[in-house]
Amino acid sequence: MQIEFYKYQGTGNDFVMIDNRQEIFPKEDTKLIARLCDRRFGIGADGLILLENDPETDFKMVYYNSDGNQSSMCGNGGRCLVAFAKKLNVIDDNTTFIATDGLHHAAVADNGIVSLQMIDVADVKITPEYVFMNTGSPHHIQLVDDLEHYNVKENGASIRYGELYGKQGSNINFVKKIDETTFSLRTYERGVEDETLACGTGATAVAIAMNVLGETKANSIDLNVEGGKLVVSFDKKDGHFTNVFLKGPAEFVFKGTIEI
Ligand SMILES: N[C@@H](CCC[C@H](N)C(=O)O)C(=O)O
Repeated sequence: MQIEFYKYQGTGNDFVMIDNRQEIFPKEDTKLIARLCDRRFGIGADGLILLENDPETDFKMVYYNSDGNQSSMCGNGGRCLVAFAKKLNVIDDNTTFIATDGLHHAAVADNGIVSLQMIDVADVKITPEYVFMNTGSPHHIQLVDDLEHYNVKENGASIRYGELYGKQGSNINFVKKIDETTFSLRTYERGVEDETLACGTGATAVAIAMNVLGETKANSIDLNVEGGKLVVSFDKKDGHFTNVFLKGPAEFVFKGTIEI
């Protein structure tokens, strides 16, 4: 069978998008999803996302990591899916959709920048070495010296598979402060099992962590990721983070058909 796919990327975090409103895609076929995401034997991507019908919202997001397993929320994938929904004329410029972590509101600006509301965050674990929180996906955040030369893959894998996070694992973010409102980060992604060029839930977690640690007082934070720039903004009251928005580019790359 041939299926049509669309390739998108948001700050270099790239995704295979499939319109599954007719329920044609074999969603339980983990090996197939891993093959479609494979950069040598398939299309190549950090993840695969199905756009499906939802009775109460504009559409449903079903996200798989490049290892073929369905996973928790993907912030950049969510932003790219909004751009894809607009391309398919499923939505106009504003939308509400459902994902694994609940409802998301999003807006597409005239310049193609997609702003996505993320879940509220109240539980933040702070230790002298690291911060941990769930922003739709689990994130470990730690400040490091010399981020440019840091071995993200080796150190990320050792924390992800170490005793802290057990079988479930976590995404691992390494951070450097640039100035009062700007931070650089590099992320080891669970399910990709490598560094990716960007991670949206990771950027969100880093912005909140830097505020909680007192590294910034700002509530709109610029994040330099390997594949570009993201902005995270929020409201904070009594340690609760609400109106959390992840903003950045979400771009169509190419479309094609593939035999599955
Ligand atoms: N790239 C994503 C995160 C995707 C989920 C993650 N790999 C996991 O399984 O926890 C993002 O942009 O948030």
